[in-house]
Amino acid sequence: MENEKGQIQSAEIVKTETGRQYHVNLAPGEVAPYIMLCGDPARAKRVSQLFDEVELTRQNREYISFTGKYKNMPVTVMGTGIGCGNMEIAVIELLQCVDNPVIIRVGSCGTLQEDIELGDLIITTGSVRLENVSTYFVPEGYPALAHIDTIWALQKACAEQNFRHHSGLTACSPGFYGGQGRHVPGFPPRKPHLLDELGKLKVKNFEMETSVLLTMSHLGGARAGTVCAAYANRTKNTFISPEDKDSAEMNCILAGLGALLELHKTDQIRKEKNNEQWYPWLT
Ligand SMILES: O=P(O)(O)O[C@H]1O[C@H](CO)[C@@H](O)[C@H]1O
Ligand SMILES: O=c1cc[nH]c(=O)[nH]1
Repeated sequence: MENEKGQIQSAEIVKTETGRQYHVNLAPGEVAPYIMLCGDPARAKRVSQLFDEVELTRQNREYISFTGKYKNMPVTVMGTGIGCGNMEIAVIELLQCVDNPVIIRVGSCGTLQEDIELGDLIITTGSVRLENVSTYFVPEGYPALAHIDTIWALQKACAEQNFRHHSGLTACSPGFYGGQGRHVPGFPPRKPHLLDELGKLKVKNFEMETSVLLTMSHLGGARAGTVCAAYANRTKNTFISPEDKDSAEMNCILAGLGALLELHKTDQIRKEKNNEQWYPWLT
């Protein structure tokens, strides 16, 4: 069906009357190939304040994005809001605007391991798909893996900046309360042993978007990874203080930006050498 401007309207890939993606309000040419995602829109703004320059700002609903340069790297940061439904929309619509980007999620989480301190960073190597959004694209048993480039780059960025960090499995939950086995009076979780069970299975943390980010990115040709700051320690029933939260968030942002810079450099070397199989960790 054509609208008054002669544009074809589709109910499959929905666009605004200005030709932008329906929810994220962005079009091809408006998204950089190095992307940072975070749940909290205020965090996206905080990231953009570290940029050398911001060329484009867009907002629609909870999706806010800033595109510009960070240390000469073209970068977009987007706040996605909370949850897997939001992440599904973010990844699909971003991938209508840019081909084969690197996407790093910079988030917060609750840790399931006693030895992980509040404020420590956790780099996801793979994600337990507790949610069901990804099941509409891939079958049960299909792995949600972080791209090896992002794991390596995040580990390097954390090590170089002396951030206490851990690498391992992340459980991606469909909720903050029941989905993470929280006991709130009046709302007993149906899976009260989830925390113990996943902890014994050596899962490091709970958050709410990563398995969708990783599966959808894998399908769509993006290299994706996640780093989260531990705001809660669920085994000790502790939660981070506001001051520590502020510095943990900044460390997480700097780890994510450092990793994106590292991958920007890696991609340039691969291009110069015309060799996609040049691995920085082998040099
Ligand atoms: O801090 P963000 O990136 O929002 O991440 C975590 O925090 C939110 C819950 O408080 C969820 O989105 C969870 O994944
Ligand atoms: O416990 C927590 C803390 C932050 N984000 C989560 O998803 N869970």
